[in-house]
Amino acid sequence: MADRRQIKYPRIVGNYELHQKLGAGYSGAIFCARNIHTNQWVALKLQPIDEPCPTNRYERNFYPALQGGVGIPTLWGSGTYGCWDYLAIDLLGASLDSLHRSKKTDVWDLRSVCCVAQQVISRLEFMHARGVLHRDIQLGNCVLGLPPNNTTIYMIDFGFSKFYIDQRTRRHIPDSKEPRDFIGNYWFSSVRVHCRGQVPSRRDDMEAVALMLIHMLTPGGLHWTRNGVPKTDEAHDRLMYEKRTARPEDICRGLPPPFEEFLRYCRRLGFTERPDYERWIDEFKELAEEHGFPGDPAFVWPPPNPEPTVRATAAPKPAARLDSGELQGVLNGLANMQLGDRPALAVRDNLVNRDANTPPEDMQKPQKPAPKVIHLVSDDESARGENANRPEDNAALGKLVRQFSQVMEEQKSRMLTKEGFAVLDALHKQLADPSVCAAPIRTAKPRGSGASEVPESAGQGGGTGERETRWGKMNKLFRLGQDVRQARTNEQLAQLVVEFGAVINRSNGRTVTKDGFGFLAGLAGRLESLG
Ligand SMILES: Nc1ncnc2c1ncn2[C@@H]1O[C@H](COP(=O)(O)OP(=O)(O)OP(=O)(O)O)[C@@H](O)[C@H]1O
Repeated sequence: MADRRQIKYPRIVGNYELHQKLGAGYSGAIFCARNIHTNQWVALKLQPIDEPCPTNRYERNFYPALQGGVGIPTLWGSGTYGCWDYLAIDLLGASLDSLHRSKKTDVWDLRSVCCVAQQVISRLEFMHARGVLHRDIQLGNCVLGLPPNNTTIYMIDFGFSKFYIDQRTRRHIPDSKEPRDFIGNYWFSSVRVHCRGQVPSRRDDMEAVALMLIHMLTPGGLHWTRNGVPKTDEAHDRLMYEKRTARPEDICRGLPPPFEEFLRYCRRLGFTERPDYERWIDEFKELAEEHGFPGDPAFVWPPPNPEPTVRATAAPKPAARLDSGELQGVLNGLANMQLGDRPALAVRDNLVNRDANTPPEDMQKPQKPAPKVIHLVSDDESARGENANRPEDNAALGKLVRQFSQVMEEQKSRMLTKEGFAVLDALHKQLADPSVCAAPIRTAKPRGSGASEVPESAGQGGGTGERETRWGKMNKLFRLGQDVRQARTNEQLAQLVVEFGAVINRSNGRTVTKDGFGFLAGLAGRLESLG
C-alpha cells in the first residue's frame, strides 16, 4: 500500500470535482466534491483500486440495502475511474468524535448522551431490519447531518459491515467456534467479538453502543482506551484483558442505572436474538425526561445544557468493596441454614454473578469457608413437597434479614448492589417455595405487553415499565412496610419481598431509604413472630 502522504489525488473523478479533504480513514480519503453537471455537493470516498483493504468495494454492497433509512447517507454514485474507486454519498457535518475532542468539559452532558443513545439504537434497528450488521460502531462513524438535518445523527462507514441474514437462504448466519480474525475497533467492539473471537451478531452492535455511551460519560474515557491504539501484541493483550475484566458495575459507577442495565442486557442476548430496540430507546428518553430534559431525540449542538450532570466515577479498589463481602456473609448464612437435606436456595456463585456475562475472576475462586453446595433448581422431583418452611427456619430467616438490613445501613451509599439483590432473591425463593427457581428480582424493566422478566405482581400498583419517582417509591415502600407487618403466610411475605425488590430496582440510584429499612425491620419481625 502506498504511503498516504505521497498519494496524489486527482482533481476530477467521474462527474465529480474534488475540493477540500474531509478526512482520511484506514484505507482511503474523503473529499468534499461537486457534481460538475448538477452542482450538487457530495462527500466522495476515494481509494486506489489496488488497495489491499478495499473497503469502498465492500461498502458498495450495503448502501443499496440501506437506502431510505433516516440517518443513512444517500448513495449518489459509485464506481471506478482510472485507478480510483469512489463512492459519492451525502455530504455530512461533524462526527461525534470531532465534537468529543472539541468539548470543554471532561464528559458529555447527559442530555446529548441520551439523544445519541436513542438515535444510534434507532439506526441499528433499521440496519438490522435490513439484514445488515454495522460491526464498527464508534464516535467517528456517527456523523451529524448538515442543516436542515443537523440534529440527525447519520451512521457512516459500512466497510466492516456484514449481512447477518444470508441473502440466499434468508436465514441468520450460523455461529461458529472457528478461530477468526478480529473485525471492529479496539474501544467499543464487544467483549465477545474482540476478546473471545466470537462471530458478531446484532447483540454485539448493541454492546458497542453501550460501551460508547459509557465512554462519553467517563472522564478520560473507558480505561482501556487511554493508552491509545495498541502498537504491540502485548499492548493489545493488555487492552483486551482490561476490557474483558471490566465489570459493568465498576465502569458504570456513578451513572444512572440504565447504562449498566443496558450493557448487561446486551451481554445477555443470545446469538440470534433480536434486541428490544424500542425498549432501550424509551429507556433513554425517560432518563432524559427524569433529569428535566426534553425526551426528544434531536441532537442539538452545542448543547443547551452543556454542564455535565452525571459522570462515571472510578471504581474503588477491591479491598474497599466491603459490601460484597458482608452481603456475601448474609448469603452464606441463607445458604447454610439448617434445612436438612432439602434442596433450597441457589448455588451461591450463580446468585452473586447471575446477571454478569462472565463471572469476574476473583469470584470464580473458591471462597472460604467453603459454602455448603446447594442447587439452583432441584432435579429431584421427590424433594418437592418437603419444602414447607419450618418455624425455626422463619426465626433464622428473620435474623438474617436483620443482619442484611444492618449491613445495608452501614453502607454509606445504601445502594442495593447485585449482591443485595441476590440476598432478596434467595430470601424470596426460600419463602415462596425453596424448590422453585423464581425469576430474579433485579432484572430488566418490564415493557408494555411484551414478555416481562419480573414476576407479574412486582409491578402491581406501580405501573409496569414506569420509573419510580422519589415520592412514588416512598409511598410504596411505606405501604409495603405496613403490609409486611400484617402478612399471614410465607407466600405473602415472599410476594412482598419481590415487590420491595422491584420498587428499589426501578428507582434511580437503587438506594434503600428510611421506609425501605422500615420494611426490612417489619419483615424480620414478622418472620420471627411467624416462627
Ligand atoms: N459523508 C461524509 N460527509 C462529511 N464527512 C465525512 C463523511 N463521511 C466521512 N466523513 C469524515 O471522514 C472520516 C472518515 O470516514 P469513514 O470512516 O467513512 O472512512 P474510512 O476510510 O472508512 O475510515 P476508517 O478507516 O476510520 O473506518 C469520518 O470520521 C468523517 O469525519
